[in-house]
Amino acid sequence: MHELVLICGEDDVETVSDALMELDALAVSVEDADADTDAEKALFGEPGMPAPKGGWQRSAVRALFPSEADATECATLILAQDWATNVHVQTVQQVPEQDWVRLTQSQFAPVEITPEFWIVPSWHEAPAQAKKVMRLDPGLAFGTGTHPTTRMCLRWIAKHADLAPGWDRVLDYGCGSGILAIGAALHGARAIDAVDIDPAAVISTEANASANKVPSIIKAALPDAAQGEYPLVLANILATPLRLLAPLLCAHVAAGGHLVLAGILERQADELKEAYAPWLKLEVSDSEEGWILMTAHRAA
Ligand SMILES: C[S@@+](CC[C@H](N)C(=O)[O-])C[C@H]1O[C@@H](n2cnc3c(N)ncnc32)[C@H](O)[C@@H]1O
Repeated sequence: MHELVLICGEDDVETVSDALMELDALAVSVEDADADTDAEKALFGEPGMPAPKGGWQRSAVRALFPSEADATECATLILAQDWATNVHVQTVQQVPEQDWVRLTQSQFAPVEITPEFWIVPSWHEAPAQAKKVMRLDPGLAFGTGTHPTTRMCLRWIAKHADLAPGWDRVLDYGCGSGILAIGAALHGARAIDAVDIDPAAVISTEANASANKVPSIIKAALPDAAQGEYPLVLANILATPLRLLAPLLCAHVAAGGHLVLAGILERQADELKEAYAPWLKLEVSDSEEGWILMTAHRAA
């Protein structure tokens, strides 16, 4: 295998990446060309949202080719394009054959939610102390347990498992991989509506519910399937959609029920409290890495 590394500005990254794929690169990836130098600039974005800035100042676009001749020919063709005046070749070098599957898998380790409750990829042994284990592999939909917002929701479910006898219906609004729905099912919820605007999330939730042997408890569907009142409503989305969804989500919380919201940054606490105030009193009940969990209880 040979790797061609091209350096370009953020405006050219997409064109360069597309051109490399057109020219039969086996794989293309983009990195910060200034990583670990004084010129490095951080990009911050909320989960599921694009980063505020399109890309790094200087990107290293890496493309894999079967041979050195293929990589060199591709570089020559790209540099000959009229749009490529600011594109430079950094290297064409041999790279060792890798076990790509093993490399990807090694990046996803078991995640501890509480000492007894773990999220474990299918290729890992569950830790000895884990009494409850959710099997979940990275897929197209958000939610592998590695993000603080997901972890806080799961921790809330685990800590409130004594309420599960009352969870005859649970709503997971914005279910992604179905991770919260499965978490609720593993802690004793008896029927869960897991809904998402993304059809890929619905498919992913169905597959993950089956892998965790709870397919009969979880009904995955588009948001219209959320009907009536639920003793537990979970929504890990983002502050802006959560603000807009306030009347809808509050209407789904049964008397005596709980609302659990995540995807909110610390500085967004007040605007969320205000948005929900006509219906429910939100409080901050957990925080991790700048993200907060906000919850409310409707009087019985
Ligand atoms: C941050 S992910 C959370 C996934 C999972 N529940 C978790 O906790 O890891 C947010 C999910 O909400 C979905 N979503 C965003 N806006 C939505 C809306 N207005 N209605 C329903 N789902 C929405 C997205 O498609 C995405 O799957």
